[in-house]
Amino acid sequence: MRQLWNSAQPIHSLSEETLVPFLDKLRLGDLSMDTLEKVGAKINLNLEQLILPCLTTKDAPFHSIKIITPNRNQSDTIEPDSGPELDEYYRVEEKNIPKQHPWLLGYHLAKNKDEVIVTATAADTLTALDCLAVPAVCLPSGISNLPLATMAFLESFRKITLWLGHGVQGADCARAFARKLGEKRCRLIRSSEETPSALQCRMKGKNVAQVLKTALPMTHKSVTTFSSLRKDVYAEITQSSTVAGVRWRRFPVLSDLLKGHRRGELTVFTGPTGAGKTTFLSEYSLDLCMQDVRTLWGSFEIRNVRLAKMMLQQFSGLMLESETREMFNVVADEFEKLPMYFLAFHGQQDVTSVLEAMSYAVYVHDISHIVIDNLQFMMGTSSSEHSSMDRYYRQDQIIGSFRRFATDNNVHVTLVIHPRKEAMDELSASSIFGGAKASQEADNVLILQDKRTNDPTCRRKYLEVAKNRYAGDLGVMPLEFHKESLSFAPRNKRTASTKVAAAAAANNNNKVNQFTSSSLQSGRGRAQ
Ligand SMILES: Nc1ncnc2c1ncn2[C@@H]1O[C@H](COP(=O)(O)OP(=O)(O)OP(=O)(O)O)[C@@H](O)[C@H]1O
Repeated sequence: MRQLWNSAQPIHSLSEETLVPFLDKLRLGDLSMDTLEKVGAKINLNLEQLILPCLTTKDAPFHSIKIITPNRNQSDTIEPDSGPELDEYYRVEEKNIPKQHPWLLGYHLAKNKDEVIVTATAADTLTALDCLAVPAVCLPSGISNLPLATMAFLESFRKITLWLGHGVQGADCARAFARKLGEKRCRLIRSSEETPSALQCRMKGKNVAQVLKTALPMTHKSVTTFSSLRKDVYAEITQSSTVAGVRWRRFPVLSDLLKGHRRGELTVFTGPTGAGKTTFLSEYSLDLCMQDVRTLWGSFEIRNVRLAKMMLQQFSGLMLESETREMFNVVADEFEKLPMYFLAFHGQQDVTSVLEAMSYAVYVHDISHIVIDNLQFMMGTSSSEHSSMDRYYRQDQIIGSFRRFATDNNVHVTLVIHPRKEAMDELSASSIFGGAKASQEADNVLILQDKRTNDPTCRRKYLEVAKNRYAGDLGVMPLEFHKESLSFAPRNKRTASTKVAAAAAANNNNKVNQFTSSSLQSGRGRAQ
């Protein structure tokens, strides 16, 4: 970082003729020199980098920088907010050095002020600083998460305007961040076509100060009106693919049926004992996590070490027992970068402690998907004095609390519930243990079917979508189990991370041949 910084040139040392065409390439041609000087920017013309230090005070040493460059790697472009006409803008890349840090770009200008605008990109912060009297800062990890250490910097502001852009996803994150920061002091500029991010507003010729005035207080969570729903309704209509959520890469049939994995929903998952529920859910959640869906796993039945080992195998597609230590390290280094967290519970647990740990993880790690395997571990030990009615009532209460948790925290909860003992060979939504509450409360009901075939040594497994509140489509996804990689995905979708494959290649490990060319093309979607 220091080397990059020292080899860059200060803004004042460059002529306007040099500077303006360079800034134009970054879509920042309108920026004033004054703003660039204020943030302490430097430029490396050879590397085409605009370098921005994350300062806490004007003259203090800094520990991180943000770099804006023209993006030569199209797959890393930020997803457009709206309108193909702005595609050009996204051929710009922003990165952090170091990659993870808590510092806010622009903080030294906002410190001691009453009010601040929070943006998700450095370009938006620069634009806001250029156009507005209110100071602006840029989050270290964009909309991905809001680290606790960053929240400490935002503690002193009485009024915080969250202007994160990034469409529906950005609005969801802004609501989650506002809950953490205290809704009372937060206002939201809801990303839409009329009010995208600060930079896009400027590029569209909008008056950025006027857009700031459209910021609305975060409404009370129990009271709403159509006017506050209006933009969300419009987004549902116009941005259906974003609203539909994250699609599974390994399970295209599931994606086609459910349309995607959305925040705020409850999925109830069932299947016969030993059918492979945990194995399937491990891969189902891993697939999403590899696309940056921040995941918390509550495995009460199998130990976290075993679960993580299974995930590692599914992640790499390799049977790690027969691999070298070096290969384990390559895979583990990549796996460690995933936003995957585990609840350290095992065996019977009190539901209140589980919900408390879930709240903590949502707050601290910005979790958006929680897998609970399985609900029976919160029911207490079964004893003869508990009638089945008591147990049904208890289960309904627990399901109700997970349902509320998913809605209130805008988190997707996938909850495993065992079927009734007397359930037949083919299960249905009514075979789920307990009353009808589970299937009523769930947005999705997924059943791992394990059917006998004429050949007694062979069983046919498939995943049945028995309820689908969002899209309504019901159907089945055949499952093809691959023992080495513990994968249920179709052969051509059993993918390894691009980085694992590349690192393995660099290690000159002969197992690299196991990674097919298709797996090389399908690593993680968005960079962390
Ligand atoms: N389709 C399959 N074919 C053969 N073995 C499988 C298949 N799916 C999973 N397994 C293996 O069966 C064992 C049990 O799988 P898993 O723990 O995922 O089942 P489960 O349904 O979660 O079990 P439980 O009902 O006890 O919670 C594991 O060793 C797993 O590797």
